Amino acid sequence: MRRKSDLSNSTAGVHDVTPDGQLPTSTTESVALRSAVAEEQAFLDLATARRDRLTDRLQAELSSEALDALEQARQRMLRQQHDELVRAGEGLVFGRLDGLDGTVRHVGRVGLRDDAEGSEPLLVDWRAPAARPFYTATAVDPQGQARRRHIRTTGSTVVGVDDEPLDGTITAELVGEGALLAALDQRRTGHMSTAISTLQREQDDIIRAEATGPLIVQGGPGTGKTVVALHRVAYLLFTHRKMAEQAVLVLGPSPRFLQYIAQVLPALGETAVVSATCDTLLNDVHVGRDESRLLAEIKGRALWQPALENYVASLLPRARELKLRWEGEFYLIPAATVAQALASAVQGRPYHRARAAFAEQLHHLLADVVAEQREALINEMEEGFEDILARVDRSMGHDHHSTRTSTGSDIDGLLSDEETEQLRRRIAENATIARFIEAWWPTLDPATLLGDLLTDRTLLARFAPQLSPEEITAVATEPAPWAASDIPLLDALADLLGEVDAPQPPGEFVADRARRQRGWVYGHVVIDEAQELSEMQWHMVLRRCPSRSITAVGDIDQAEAAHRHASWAEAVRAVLGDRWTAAELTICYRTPREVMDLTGPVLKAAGSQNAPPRAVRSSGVAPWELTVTPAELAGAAVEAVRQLQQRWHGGTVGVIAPADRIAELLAVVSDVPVLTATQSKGLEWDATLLIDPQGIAAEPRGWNGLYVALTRCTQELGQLILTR
Ligand SMILES: Nc1ncnc2c1ncn2[C@@H]1O[C@H](COP(=O)(O)OP(=O)(O)OP(=O)(O)O)[C@@H](O)[C@H]1O
Repeated sequence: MRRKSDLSNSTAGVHDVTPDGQLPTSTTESVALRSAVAEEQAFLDLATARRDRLTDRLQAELSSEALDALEQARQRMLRQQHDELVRAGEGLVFGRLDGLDGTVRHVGRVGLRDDAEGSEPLLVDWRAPAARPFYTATAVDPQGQARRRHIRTTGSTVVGVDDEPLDGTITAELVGEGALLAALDQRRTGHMSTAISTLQREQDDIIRAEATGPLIVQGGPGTGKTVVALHRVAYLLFTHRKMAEQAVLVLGPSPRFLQYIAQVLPALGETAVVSATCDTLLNDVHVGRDESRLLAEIKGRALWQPALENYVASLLPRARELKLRWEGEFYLIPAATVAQALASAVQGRPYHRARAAFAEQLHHLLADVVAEQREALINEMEEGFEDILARVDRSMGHDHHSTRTSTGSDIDGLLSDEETEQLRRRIAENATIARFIEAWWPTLDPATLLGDLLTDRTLLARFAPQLSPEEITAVATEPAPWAASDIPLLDALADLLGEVDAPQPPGEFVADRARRQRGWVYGHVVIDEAQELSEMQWHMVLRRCPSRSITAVGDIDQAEAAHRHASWAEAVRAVLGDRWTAAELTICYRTPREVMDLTGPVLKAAGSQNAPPRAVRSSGVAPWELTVTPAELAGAAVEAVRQLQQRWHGGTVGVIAPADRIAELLAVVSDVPVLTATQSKGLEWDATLLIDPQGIAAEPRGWNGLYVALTRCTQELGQLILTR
């Protein structure tokens, strides 16, 4: 029998094969189990055969000669369906719901229909509404279900089933406890895996929540925030097909973290996703240096948004009389007319877009002025000519009006509409006019502009008057390459300036197109470790998702960034106001109780009023400490890593140390990651070796960092304490 969780008072049927792969024999339970496993094996075989047939059919369609004729969108859809079916091989079927009315529904990685058209689905997709009771039905609210069954498989073999009656005989806080604990106990591979078969009620509620506005999910370490965020993406893309056309942006804290989660969404069949960190969102800008916490905090403040808006507005040309040369003649556009055109061109448009709108108006204005002057000139010439004619006529005794026939624009000087349009077009294509506009309203680039602003104290004082003289000096004396806090400022400027008419090449996949275009508007944005975002980084997110369909997950108690806020309300007030919804995750799935017990005092020392989340399980391994001198540290670390690797063979080990010890440790420990507390955010290993915890606590926001570091292991925690 499997170990029970610390939260459970359930006696749900948990059935398993013995370690040698045999079913237990002789008890009544084993007979029932054998029959349940055999039944589910038969269903799995049926579903697998159906999946194989569908995969083959799609493969044939995709590789047939008819492929060329298939329009691109259909091709993409078929390919996606095909890939999703191929990936669904492992864990195809993982659940079953037996309704009070006798209906049986199997839940799986993808939806499958029977061959007969219009028949009930053979397998219900985990994201479909019909699968919901699998995650949320309880004895109190059974949602029409009599029993929930978790089916555990290895490859194409059913190895166990866990049954939960929903008739009130059992009250369990966890859903599918046996399967959940089995998943949590597994050795870690260094890559996050999907959790569709064991999602818990509070997680499912968030995954399926409305996506119409910002949703902020607070959860302590290991409560499944990342799990929820990624499964929510898969759910939303499945449920709102339109979202897939716009793609979803997933923002994580570090490239290492993105690597760690990289396999989850493809495994769930989702490709319309772009993942990035705030530092890598701009394709052509790279962070070139670390920066002080002081500067990171100053430049993360929301004040920069209006400061940059005013800065760019100050660069717009001022209205004045414009003197334009056209075909050897000078023409004047009066200042009042220019002012009017300028005002209508600017209204809410980015700088370069406003220029394009103004240029279009100017072409019209110039064409009109040229046409008017030409008309006036011809009229003048005509009047002079008529005087002469009249004199000649009089001397000859003729009435000149009766002898002249005047038709068409050539005679009265008026240009037809078509001629005026031709003239406008020639003006619009004229290089001299284009040069004139460029000189008066120059093309600007964000990097030069930001460089100019940040190094000029006068400009800083003018546009960011909230900064103190000391803060202005700190900003103005920063060295050259861009730091992380410059990225949101560059992004804000790029947005205020707008593109200079560069058409983007089409791409096959929506994610490729989205990745290439800075101004891409995403259908949804997911932010992990959102507590680390500065106000300016939040602005960066909103720019990419004006609909505010955003899910932000994080733990305010793990915040280490310089701009750390004490609450979510404080963290997002400047950007979201109070227009956001809160949700909470309360159970820790990762870290065993033995380790979580150590975190209370650390959290308190970090200044938090909160309690750590409740651990769902114990690992049975007591955390240990070893005190060493600085001279012994390297050797002790090597030995501790060796022992942990041996104990957790086939799993993973990670080392976390103060920033100033990393280089020394990397010189001796080479085959496991050696990271600072900040770098370890979001990651986990079977065993963690913490080096010099006091050293970590002494770093800026060090107690928060230590809280992060302590909670990275799934099984064992070892600490090397330094004598000082
Ligand atoms: N319902 C679940 N079923 C199986 N495993 C789960 C479930 N929920 C969480 N886990 C596992 O628990 C661990 C922690 O989850 P996750 O990384 O999402 O937590 P987190 O809240 O983002 O943690 P942190 O903030 O500390 O980085 C992971 O190994 C994850 O796979």
